[in-house]
Amino acid sequence: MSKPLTLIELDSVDLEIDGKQLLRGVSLQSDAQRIAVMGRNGSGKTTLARVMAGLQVPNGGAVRIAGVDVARDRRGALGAVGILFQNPDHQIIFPTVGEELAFGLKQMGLGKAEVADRVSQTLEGFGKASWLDAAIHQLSQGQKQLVCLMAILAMGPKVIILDEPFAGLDIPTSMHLERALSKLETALVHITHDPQTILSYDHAIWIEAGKVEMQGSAGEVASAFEMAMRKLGERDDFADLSG
Ligand SMILES: Nc1ncnc2c1ncn2[C@@H]1O[C@H](COP(=O)(O)OP(=O)(O)OP(=O)(O)O)[C@@H](O)[C@H]1O
Repeated sequence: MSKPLTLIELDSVDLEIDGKQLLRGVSLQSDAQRIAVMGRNGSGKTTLARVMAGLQVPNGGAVRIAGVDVARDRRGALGAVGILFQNPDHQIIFPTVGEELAFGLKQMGLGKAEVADRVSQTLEGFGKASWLDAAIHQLSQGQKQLVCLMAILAMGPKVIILDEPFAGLDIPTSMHLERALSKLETALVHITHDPQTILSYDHAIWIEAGKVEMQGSAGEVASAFEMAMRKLGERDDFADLSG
């Protein structure tokens, strides 16, 4: 019998850009449904997220999401992993909601009819069928973030990476988005500075200067991270800023 696929597999991932070592030997093997990635500013969280999504090819090591080598198999990666960034304006490229949702599906090589079906099913799933021809520039930031999430979900990924998507949203909008995400059966990898938001997660990883400082249960990692950050914060010194 063949071995079941591990959902997220990072094996000694190294990344160097312009002589700067951004990731060093990062490994993670997990089937967890909710994974947190914590770390201070400039520690390499977004870089790691981009590598996991296949947007950045590592110099060493391997990344497989649901068995797909995301750096080499770009079409396969679209159906395996999606990434939601902090600013939806950096993600959206089309003028209407329908076109934005259709784009990734076309990239996956789906035919016209299937693209149209998946777009309408996704919109209906969120009670937003009326948004099909809506102009994206007229939507609020929270609504744009929902468009980005729907565009990812339409592709049916096994893993969604959240790179601080709540940072620009007000409290009610964050709560709406959080509710939408909490209902998903898709595995989530959530990058956050806030240890309190991830206490119920299955696994956490703490990145420091591009390396794994600690990983394990969310409660243990969150409290060690918070304690270390408070210690650093109590120092009246900007000289030690990472990055
Ligand atoms: N394309 C790039 N070329 C060179 N350096 C980069 C590149 N992308 C990121 N860096 C550097 O890599 C380091 C890690 O950046 P990254 O954005 O991954 O950190 P982060 O943990 O997500 O930070 P923050 O919490 O502030 O968003 C920083 O020093 C950054 O300047």
